[in-house]
Amino acid sequence: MRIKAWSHRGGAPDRSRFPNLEDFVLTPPARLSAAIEVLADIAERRRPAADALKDWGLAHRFAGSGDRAAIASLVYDALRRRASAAWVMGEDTPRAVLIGMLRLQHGLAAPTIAGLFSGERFAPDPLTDAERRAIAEGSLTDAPAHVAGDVPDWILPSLSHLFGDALLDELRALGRRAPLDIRINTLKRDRETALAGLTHLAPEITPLAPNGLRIPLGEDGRGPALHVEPEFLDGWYEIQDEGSQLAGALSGVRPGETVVDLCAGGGGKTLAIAAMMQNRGRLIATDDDPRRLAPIHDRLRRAGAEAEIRTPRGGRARADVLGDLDGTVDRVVVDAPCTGTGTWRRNPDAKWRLRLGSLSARVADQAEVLDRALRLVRPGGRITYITCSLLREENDAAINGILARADGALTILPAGSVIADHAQGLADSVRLTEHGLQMSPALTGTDGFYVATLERRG
Ligand SMILES: C[S@@+](CC[C@H](N)C(=O)[O-])C[C@H]1O[C@@H](n2cnc3c(N)ncnc32)[C@H](O)[C@@H]1O
Repeated sequence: MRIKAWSHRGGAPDRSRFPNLEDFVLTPPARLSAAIEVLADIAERRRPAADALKDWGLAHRFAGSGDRAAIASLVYDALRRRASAAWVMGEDTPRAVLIGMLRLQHGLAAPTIAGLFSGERFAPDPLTDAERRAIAEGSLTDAPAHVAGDVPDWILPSLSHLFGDALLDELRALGRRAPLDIRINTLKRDRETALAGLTHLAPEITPLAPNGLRIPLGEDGRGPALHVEPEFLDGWYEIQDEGSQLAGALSGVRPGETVVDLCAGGGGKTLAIAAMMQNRGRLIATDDDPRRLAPIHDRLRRAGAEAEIRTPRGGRARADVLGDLDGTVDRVVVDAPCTGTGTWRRNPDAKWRLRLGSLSARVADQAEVLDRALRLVRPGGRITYITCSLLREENDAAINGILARADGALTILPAGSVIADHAQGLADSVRLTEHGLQMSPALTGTDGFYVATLERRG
């Protein structure tokens, strides 16, 4: 069903005559119809949720930002609970998944859902008898773990290996909405000053990261538009998950060092590292993909942060932009390309698009970047290997690979001592693995970052 009209007296308004557009918000049932339409588009065309939502917005320009945010929240919540909602409803159509999600994730009872699915005007069709029965009686008691935990079945063995008895609690936490965290840029403000200057956002101090603040979200799970806030534009802070902040802190970089950020992307870690270095020393940032590096220049400028950006040029035949640094670098930060399984709270559609083939491709990329880091690091220098993945294949197994290939040139620094030196807040809550540490939504309340530290023998 396409939404063509308004909750306000029928036809579409002439916006210039109605400055108060709040009068024209879609009704909750109309938003549900829109969410079903977007979910169908995602399923039929196998496309990312963000693209489908954007297209819906373009095709329904009358919808205001509040409508679009609410529809996006419904869509993302439905994707978070896709498998369990379908199980409870006994079918996996977009409509069934949305209804099941309203019951499981939003805790709505059958009469409330029936009131929304009234079939009137722009509301979805009324509930069938089978749907009413499923809402009232459907249960996850007999559901297999991958269904109850809303993850693809093939990934379960790797997650079970990591989480053991805590598997279901962890998967449930991975299915909830993520908080909105910012990292205060200590090149401009300390956390206390920033806290006092940002009271209009009602921030709270993050439990673990030393420079983090958490901004409360609205009912629909959306936060304020921080990127237009004057303090943001003035470089006081960056939006960064607490886990990502902690991963940066665990690199333990110090002012005066020579540091390479090998997979800098848009620069999230680069900015954090520049602040840790207090702009003293040499920070070189690069990425295999020049397009990903593009935003870094503006971000550095806004933050008052200094880094040398080396952009690869010349397509496949391009030269190594770091050749002059081989064997000289104090710290190499490898924020490796990965499946992103640790960020499924934020990107719930990514979990249903992940294939075994893309895991294999990321594992190959990880070996490549670790090999490059090994050539860069000086004797006595360190490599900090970071992923936002929960999969052993991309974490401890990648470290086993580089240890073997380095043939005795690298040793592992025990994660416990790295935590004690650089992120004491993590000591009581984080999971230690064979070679590193693993954060997770249930245990540390963060995205699922993995960090391991390697040292080159002198
Ligand atoms: C996890 S993202 C980096 C995120 C970024 N550090 C941040 O904090 O915003 C991983 C990056 O690795 C890059 N990458 C993939 N293969 C690479 C390679 N062989 N060498 C360098 N970078 C690579 C990708 O382009 C991607 O930008």
